[in-house]
Amino acid sequence: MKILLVGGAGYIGSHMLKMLLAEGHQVVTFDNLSSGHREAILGGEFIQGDLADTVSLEQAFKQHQPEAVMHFASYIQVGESVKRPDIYYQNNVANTLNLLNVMLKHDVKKFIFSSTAAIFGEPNAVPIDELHPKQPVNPYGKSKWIIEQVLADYDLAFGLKSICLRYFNAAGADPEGQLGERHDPETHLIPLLLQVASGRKPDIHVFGRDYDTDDGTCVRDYIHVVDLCKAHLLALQYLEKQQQSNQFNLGNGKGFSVQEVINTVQKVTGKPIHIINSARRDGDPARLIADATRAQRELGWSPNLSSLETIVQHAWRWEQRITGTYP
Ligand SMILES: NC(=O)c1ccc[n+]([C@@H]2O[C@H](COP(=O)([O-])OP(=O)(O)OC[C@H]3O[C@@H](n4cnc5c(N)ncnc54)[C@H](O)[C@@H]3O)[C@@H](O)[C@H]2O)c1
Ligand SMILES: O=c1ccn([C@@H]2O[C@H](COP(=O)(O)OP(=O)(O)O[C@H]3O[C@H](CO)[C@H](O)[C@H](O)[C@H]3O)[C@@H](O)[C@H]2O)c(=O)[nH]1
Repeated sequence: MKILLVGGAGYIGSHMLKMLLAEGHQVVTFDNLSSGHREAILGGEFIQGDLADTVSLEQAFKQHQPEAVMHFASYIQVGESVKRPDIYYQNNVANTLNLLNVMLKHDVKKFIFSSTAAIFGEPNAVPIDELHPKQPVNPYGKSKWIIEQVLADYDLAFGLKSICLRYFNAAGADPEGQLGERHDPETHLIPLLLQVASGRKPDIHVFGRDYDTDDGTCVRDYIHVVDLCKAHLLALQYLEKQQQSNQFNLGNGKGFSVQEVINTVQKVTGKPIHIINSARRDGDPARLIADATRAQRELGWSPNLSSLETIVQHAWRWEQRITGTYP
């Protein structure tokens, strides 16, 4: 298939590109490199363009005539979204509308959207299935939930078929060591811990030890980036065969506390991690765990790299590569 991969220079998008190329798809990456990296684009064609620029988007559709679009481009930091809702709604909502409207103009009606567990807000109970109420508590989560609702309306009105994939905590790196997470600033727990292990950072702040969990630290469902990308391939097949829209929660269904992640990082790297106990971070739910039964049943998806140790090993190899310390 010919696929337009929007945000393909970023962390998850670049792993997706590698997998799509390996599966024999033709891929055009569209990315403004605001947080992505040119060298993470391992093949296919590349257009450096911004979703705000409809002329450049139009040109991409005219020239390449994609059959489907995968949309990874957005701003992703929860805390920043609270301080700058303007730029979050602009990039995650308005710019996504640009993309959808250009798709309609070119009669492209298959869309895969990177959504998030943040649409559920503070969960009523875990594990969280697709029917759990959507009550996002920050502009980041709200921006994604707005687009999910737009997509439902675009299906009804225009027959645009979409799959919303709600990732829990994306983690890990390319098992072959070519790609990994490289956000600037980095805010995610596992890469930050590995920066401490490699000596790039002196310590890690643990945000809260007074949560109602076994050891008092927050529990998250860490899902390997390669397993997430596999779900996208299955979602493409689903759109082709079923020709209907759907939404899937993607996680391992198993939660690890911040302290358990720290212990695993110490075990995998053999390095001590200096901890500073800090106050809770605003808007962090105590527990986020996915119920991915629907993805298993309807997409035939099951994660293969679900062990936290494997996730940390792959991310550690990447940290060693970028710091030039990989043996
Ligand atoms: N990383 C996670 O744990 C996680 C969890 C849930 C959902 N998601 C979603 O997955 C998607 C990918 O996340 P990521 O961690 O790879 O982020 P990322 O920042 O690494 O990648 C986003 C990419 O989009 C590009 N981009 C942003 N705005 C753009 C614009 N206006 N025009 C063109 N390109 C633009 C950036 O340059 C970057 O390459 C995001 O939509 C995010 O909300 C991520
Ligand atoms: O320096 C740090 C960084 C994180 N944490 C803790 O580690 C856990 C994981 O935090 P991350 O920042 O790695 O991930 P989040 O759970 O906050 O958020 C991620 O998953 C969400 C969905 O669950 C959203 O999609 C969001 O974009 C994505 O970054 C949280 O309890 C957080 O408080 C720390 O203690 N110290």
